[in-house]
Amino acid sequence: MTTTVAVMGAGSWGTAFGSICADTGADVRLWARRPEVADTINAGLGNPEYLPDIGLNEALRATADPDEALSGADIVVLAVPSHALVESLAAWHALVPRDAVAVSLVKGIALDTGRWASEVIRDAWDLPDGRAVVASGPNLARECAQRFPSGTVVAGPDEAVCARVQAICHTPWFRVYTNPDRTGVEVGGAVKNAIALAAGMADGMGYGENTKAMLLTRGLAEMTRLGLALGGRAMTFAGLAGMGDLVATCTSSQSRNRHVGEQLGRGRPLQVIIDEMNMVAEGVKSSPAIAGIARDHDVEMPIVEHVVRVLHDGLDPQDMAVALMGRSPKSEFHGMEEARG
Ligand SMILES: NC(=O)C1=CN([C@@H]2O[C@H](COP(=O)(O)OP(=O)(O)OC[C@H]3O[C@@H](n4cnc5c(N)ncnc54)[C@H](OP(=O)(O)O)[C@@H]3O)[C@@H](O)[C@H]2O)C=CC1
Ligand SMILES: O=C(CO)COP(=O)(O)O
Repeated sequence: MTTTVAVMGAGSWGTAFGSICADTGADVRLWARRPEVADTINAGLGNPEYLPDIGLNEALRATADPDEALSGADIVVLAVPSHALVESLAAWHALVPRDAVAVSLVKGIALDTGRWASEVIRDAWDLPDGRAVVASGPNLARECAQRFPSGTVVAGPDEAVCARVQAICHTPWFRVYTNPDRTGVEVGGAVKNAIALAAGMADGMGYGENTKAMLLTRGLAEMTRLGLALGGRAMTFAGLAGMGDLVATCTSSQSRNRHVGEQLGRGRPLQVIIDEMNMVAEGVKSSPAIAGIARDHDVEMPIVEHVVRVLHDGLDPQDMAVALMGRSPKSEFHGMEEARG
């Protein structure tokens, strides 16, 4: 039987993910906030604003009517930025079929609540815990839409539900793995954005590959410490949603978070950089929330803390580098054994 999938959000990743699901033969309805975006997709012209010059699966249907998108959906995919999640969930609650599975593509924290997206979705829609899953990995939307070989992780506590979601997005060019560690996967997706901001700053200041490698690896240590403290599994951070996404995001010229960091590293003001962009860089808003959660759990995240100070307290990226390098010497896996409890 054909699975009906509603993808709520027609930005770069929602559109690319919807096209991937259509590649598996699923019946996909993509919800776009603006009717003209839906019309352009339905006319076979793709989504030029977010994925210029990319052809989408022609079976992908778009609509600006949330009722039309959600009606009869077996699986509902949330692909709006984290700052819009709470209000969107509330607006769509009455339209969501009772037995639907929800999949979060959101790599951030619902800012209104300071909670992870899967928890917010589960509670807003009164779902059993196992029916709120997340999909996350090194998935630069443009490359996935181009059908370049990529991999992702579908994570949730109910293996059968994860397998259902895997079935609607696993293709010969998009490999989907399952993982029971939803917390770890969600921590990975959010923290890598903050680290990508730092990696971009290093690029913008003209530092080299050693600096990038150190930031990425010490960023992984911060992600792992926080994830373990919140109940995640160590292996998750060595996987696609941890190390994999850190590598993709910290090194790619396509990453919005790395781009913002690079511009900050060149001395440009944050608001000017953001005003020039038509897409979301989740780390700008979620970094303070991540730092807050870390403090609440006594987890040290010096890179994330300094990123927050650059973004929101006017710290100069050059001074961030001096401050991070000037910290007292440590053992490499400091804080990880303790975090595991
Ligand atoms: N892009 C990527 O490569 C990847 C992104 N992600 C994650 O996916 C999530 C979605 O990001 P992405 O697709 O990249 O975002 P984009 O910035 O590309 O697009 C944002 C989308 O959300 C819509 N939107 C913006 N504000 C609101 C609002 N208040 N209410 C409803 N809809 C709104 C936009 O509509 P409009 O066009 O009308 O403004 C647009 O369709 C993020 O959490 C991101 O981190 C995960 C993996 C890869
Ligand atoms: O999550 C992503 C790649 O996996 C996209 O990263 P950016 O949001 O920084 O573009």
